[in-house]
Amino acid sequence: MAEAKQLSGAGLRGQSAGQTALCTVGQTGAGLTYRGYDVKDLADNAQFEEVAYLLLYGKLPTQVELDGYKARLKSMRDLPTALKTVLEQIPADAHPMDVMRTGCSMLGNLETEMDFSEQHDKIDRMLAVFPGLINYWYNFTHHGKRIDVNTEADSIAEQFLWTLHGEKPEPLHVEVMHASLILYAEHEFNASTFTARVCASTLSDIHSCVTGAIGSLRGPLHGGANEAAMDMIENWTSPDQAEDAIMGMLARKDKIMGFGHAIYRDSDPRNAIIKEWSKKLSAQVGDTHLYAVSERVEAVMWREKKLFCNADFFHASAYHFMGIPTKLFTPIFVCSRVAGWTAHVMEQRANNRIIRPSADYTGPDNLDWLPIDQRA
Ligand SMILES: CC(=O)SCCNC(=O)CCNC(=O)[C@H](O)C(C)(C)COP(=O)(O)OP(=O)(O)OC[C@H]1O[C@@H](n2cnc3c(N)ncnc32)[C@H](O)[C@@H]1OP(=O)(O)O
Ligand SMILES: O=C([O-])CC(=O)C(=O)O
Repeated sequence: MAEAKQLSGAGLRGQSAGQTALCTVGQTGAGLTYRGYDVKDLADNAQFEEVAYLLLYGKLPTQVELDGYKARLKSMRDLPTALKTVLEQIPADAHPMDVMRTGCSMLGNLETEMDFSEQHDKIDRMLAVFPGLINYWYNFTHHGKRIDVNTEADSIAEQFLWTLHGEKPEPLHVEVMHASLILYAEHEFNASTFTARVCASTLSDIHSCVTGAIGSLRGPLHGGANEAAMDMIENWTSPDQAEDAIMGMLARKDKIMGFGHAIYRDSDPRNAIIKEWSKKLSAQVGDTHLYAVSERVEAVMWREKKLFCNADFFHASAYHFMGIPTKLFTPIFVCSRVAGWTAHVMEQRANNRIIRPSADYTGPDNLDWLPIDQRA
């Protein structure tokens, strides 16, 4: 059994910042569990809604509960007119994560959480509405189309692809999306979830917690890495070309996006799962080089640096093979992680103390006051 990574130093690494019953990350060096279930079992067998239910309601649903939950989410998909109006004002060259952030915040203005007893309703609404929200903006600004988000899609996975492409997606793609959403759903005290918990600890509302978390996820050191990985690998048309380029980047000490992890030591358990899906999709679309390029980058990074792919790296090619524009990669992460974020918000609220650490002061002391006309 692999050992857990030795953690210390800056970035609060290795320090416990609270308790959670939702998730373990890297306890045996590589494992990931949601409420005690191995993520591989969940990704291989479950639909995303089952996992969201597990995180948010504390147990796996029965068939009746799952059917009811999916029907409830389906009934909550519509976009308020005022939200559509706001989305239509956001320019086409805006970053879609900024659109998600504004969309979530606007929803909070229109459907404010007045009391914590409303938290489940507000959370389910965000889960239901986010795929249509981003794809409404995308289709309006990129194709001049006002899409109807009230599709016949059976799931959030299907809803994302349907509202993006304007037609019922093929079953393989829906299956991949379920797995992808499950893999991204929850990850203990990562930066965006911690952001949500800090916000929750002030007893703020749920939309503020999620809006802040979206901002944290946007960065390339966190969720934005899937887009950054795609921007990188699409430059290369052969594995040899990729290897040369990676060697050059490593020599220049560039960060290679989609590699490394703050907690895992030897591997990220999500990688093998999404990599397998990427391979299947590569064969399905008749890809000539992108999967091979990705595999070579993985091999070179391990050979040269003992750095492994995190969840983001093979998500890049997998999403690309499904015809998803690169700039929508990180918003898909939002559509999934909103389950984890909000489960953490509820957990924080249930046993709250305001999160307020201390700092080691490194500035000057005992300075004398200088009137403004004497300052240099
Ligand atoms: C879903 C997710 O959010 S997963 C993370 C997505 N982010 C990325 O893929 C961005 C690229 N990766 C990284 O920047 C980092 O690996 C992080 C942010 C994920 C983790 O950061 P840390 O915990 O500080 O990494 P760690 O302590 O393991 O780094 C050890 C060394 O490896 C280097 N390293 C880590 N990742 C990379 C990388 N992707 N490329 C090149 N070098 C790297 C670090 O610079 C560090 O070198 P140093 O000791 O000379 O400074
Ligand atoms: O845990 C982390 O630091 C980042 C990560 O992989 C995630 O949030 O999925």
